[in-house]
Amino acid sequence: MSELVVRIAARGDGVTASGRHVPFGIPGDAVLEDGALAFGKHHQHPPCRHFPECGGCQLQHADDAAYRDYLVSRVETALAQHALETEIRTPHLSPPRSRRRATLKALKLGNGVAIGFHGEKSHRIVDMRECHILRPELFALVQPLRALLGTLLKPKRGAEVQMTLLHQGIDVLLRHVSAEGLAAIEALTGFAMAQGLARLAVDTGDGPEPVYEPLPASIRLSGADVAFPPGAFLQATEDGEAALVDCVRECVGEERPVADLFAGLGTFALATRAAYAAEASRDTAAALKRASPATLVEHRDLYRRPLDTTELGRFQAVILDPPRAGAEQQVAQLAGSAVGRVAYVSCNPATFARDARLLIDGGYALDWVRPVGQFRWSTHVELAGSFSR
Ligand SMILES: C[S@@+](CC[C@H](N)C(=O)[O-])C[C@H]1O[C@@H](n2cnc3c(N)ncnc32)[C@H](O)[C@@H]1O
Repeated sequence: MSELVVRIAARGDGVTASGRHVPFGIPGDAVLEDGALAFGKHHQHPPCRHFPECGGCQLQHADDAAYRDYLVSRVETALAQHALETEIRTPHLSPPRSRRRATLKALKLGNGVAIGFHGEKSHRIVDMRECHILRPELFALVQPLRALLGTLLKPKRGAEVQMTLLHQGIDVLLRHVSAEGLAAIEALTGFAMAQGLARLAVDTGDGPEPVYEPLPASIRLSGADVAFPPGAFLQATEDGEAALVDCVRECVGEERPVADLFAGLGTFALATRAAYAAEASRDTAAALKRASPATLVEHRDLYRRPLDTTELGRFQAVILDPPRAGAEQQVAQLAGSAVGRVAYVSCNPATFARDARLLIDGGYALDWVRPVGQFRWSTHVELAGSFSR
């Protein structure tokens, strides 16, 4: 008797109705008696030669319909753990080759430099010869980076390469690379000029130091030019950012004034003309302040010092976009506030569901959630949720 795969588990395995985990199983695939998989109509040929060794993608064998269903089920499962249900909208899916930021690992070996993502469940670097998720401009830098790091790294030494596509071009931040000595500086600036980079910065442990930046590096957010500090946060794809902004705008509606918490460079503050924004990174908060003089921007750690109910009382709507740990302390204050709308953007369905439970216990309704697949083919799920009272 064969068994059908009915869902994909959080970590990417297929799961049958009897609960059996099947590596690389996609709903519709059949597990035959000898354990082999008979592919169903949603099982696609993985486009990249590095799949499944590369840890950048776990689900290239799922077609778009199966991948969308997976994103929905991740959100449903997380909500169900807190006895919550809501309308889950059709997920937004970023197209292939749209990722505009990535952090790659590099290692100098006997025969050259390996650069790529870590392997799936391993620390081995998968030397990237093609990539179906990175923007072509970022991938085009991989081979020149091999040559540069070949001259800068000592044998068996590793480095990290953070690349972000900005308004002026690519911003590269190299970690664990020494910029000591004339030869190293010349190699770095020569590379940056030859590649037409927006900026090249090096971090040897004391924070990023730009070694090349012909014009101030910036990003355009909702039409505003915002200075981009080296290593700052940016939504992973441009279309993903637009989808999240649409969700936030819909949730907030005409309600004003708005507060944007965990504001970063102001992706949502600028889109909603927020009256107030809070952000823990000093450089990031300063950049937003310069770009949006009408917004009161506070450099503030919201884990240690969340806005209390009195402070929240000044706003009709609040936007939250915390790191993976969620925003439990801030949400506990919101639950006791009179704020009418809460737009919650999350990169972790589990902490989102935990925080949603607190808001609902405080009298909010969770009106809808939209998953956003910015990290196409990965098990990483982003979402926007709309709460009202
Ligand atoms: C997921 S990013 C979102 C940024 C922004 N909303 C955007 O979409 O570009 C989370 C932001 O929260 C900031 N952050 C992290 N911990 C924080 C804390 N304890 N208090 C305030 N902000 C924090 C980070 O620096 C980062 O800018």
